[in-house]
Amino acid sequence: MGRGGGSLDTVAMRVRRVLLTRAMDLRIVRKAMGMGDITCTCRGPGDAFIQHLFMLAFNSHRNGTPLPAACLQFLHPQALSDCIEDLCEPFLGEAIDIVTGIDAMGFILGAAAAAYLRKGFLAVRKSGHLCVNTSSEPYTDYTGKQKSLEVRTDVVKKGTRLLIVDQWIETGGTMQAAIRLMEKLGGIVIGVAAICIEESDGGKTIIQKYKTSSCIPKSLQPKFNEHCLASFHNTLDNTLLPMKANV
Ligand SMILES: O=P(O)(O)OC[C@H]1O[C@H](OP(=O)(O)OP(=O)(O)O)[C@H](O)[C@@H]1O
Ligand SMILES: Nc1ncnc2[nH]cnc12
Repeated sequence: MGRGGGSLDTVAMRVRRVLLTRAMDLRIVRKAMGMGDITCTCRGPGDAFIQHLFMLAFNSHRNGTPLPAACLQFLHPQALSDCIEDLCEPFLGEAIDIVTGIDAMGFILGAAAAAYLRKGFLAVRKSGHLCVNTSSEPYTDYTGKQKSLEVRTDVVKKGTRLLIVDQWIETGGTMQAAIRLMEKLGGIVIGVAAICIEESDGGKTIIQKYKTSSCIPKSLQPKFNEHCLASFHNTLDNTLLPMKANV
């Protein structure tokens, strides 16, 4: 990849170098990513993560369809903690025994959410990794491939109250499999949290049946549902977000 190219590794390394050596300022991060300057003018309650959405990086590993990845937010200490705040805040008053995260990106958010809520963390893995007794659940996700999730059988008991965390819900196949797995073991799903819950049939079913949290403001949800994400940073204006982009 040449200079100024879009390799995620290259961008992430640039951002990381900047973050480590200079003040933690969003304008600096955006410049380091070659995305111009940005000024955050205000921030409302429950909107912690909005100011970091521009850091969703696009990669084209799905036949050219942009798939946003939250890796850059995870590199930024304020973005990560704002993300976790948005995901956990709605559940602060709920009695939760364990936070569960789905392999692989859900491990990062799930473990951070567990620490935020001062709970333990249970990993739900893609099949084939655990060397203890497991229960498994087949599913199909946005790739159309048949997959299977797996969890150890000795943690979730009848009545265990769970918050399930993943990075993203697109068709809902993965999250619905995790829910089935937990409920099969007797668990009670108190809530479902993901950076984005697309309003697909599966996503809507989850939203209707369970208490959910996400980081996407209502006004931007249609863009995420329609995967109009390549143009996403052009939408960062005063009509949609409490910030002004000088790009
Ligand atoms: O709603 P669905 O259509 O089921 O898709 C959502 C799942 O896909 C993504 O993970 P992916 O399997 O790509 O892997 P990763 O977490 O390892 O990046 C995402 O983080 C969810 O787990
Ligand atoms: N990280 C992600 N971003 C967008 N769509 C997805 N579908 C599954 N994972 C996704």
